Amino acid sequence: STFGNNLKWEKNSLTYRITNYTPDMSKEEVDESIEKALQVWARVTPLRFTKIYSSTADIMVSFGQRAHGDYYPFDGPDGILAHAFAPAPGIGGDAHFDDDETFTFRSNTGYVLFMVAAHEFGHSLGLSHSDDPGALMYPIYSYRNPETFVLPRDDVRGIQSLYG
Ligand SMILES: O=C1CC=C(NS(=O)(=O)c2ccc(-c3ccccc3)cc2)CC1=O
Ligand SMILES: [Ca+2]
Ligand SMILES: [Zn+2]
Ligand SMILES: [Zn+2]
Repeated sequence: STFGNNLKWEKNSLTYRITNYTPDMSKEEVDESIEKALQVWARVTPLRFTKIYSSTADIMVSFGQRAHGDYYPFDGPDGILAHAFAPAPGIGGDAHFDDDETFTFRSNTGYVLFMVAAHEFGHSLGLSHSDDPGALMYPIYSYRNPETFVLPRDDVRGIQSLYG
């Protein structure tokens, strides 16, 4: 499937760029949520992420509504929250967030951007969904405190099978 077909990046140094922002949170809160979500994966792999502010990054991060430039239009409030593309040139690795959702920084009302982004970046790195309900890559959103979040063992096993 588009959201995870065991492709992987053939390099450990990846770039990312946040191309636009949601009005739900401050710019700083979005920056921090995205950075921390990438660190979740960097901590257990040789992967390193560098933020760039112009031209094309490996992982382009954007917020959009309904039709937003690819063949996977979003669906308004609820339903699909975001999607990301498996490692590949061009749109590969990119993560899109449905701006008809309410994303939050820390509170558990609305979807915590850090959590959704950490899940989506799993796809950006080549992971598919897990059937372990405790896994980050489980297909159902669950709130976990970003301050104390530790990547579950199933996800560590998955990412290290690609980039160990
Ligand atoms: O592979 C897919 C296709 C379907 C998706 N559904 S979603 O946007 O509603 C979604 C569901 C759960 C999450 C999630 C799961 C675990 C932790 C955090 C978020 C993120 C997005 C999103 C997704 O990543
Ligand atoms: Ca939606
Ligand atoms: Zn998209
Ligand atoms: Zn997913």
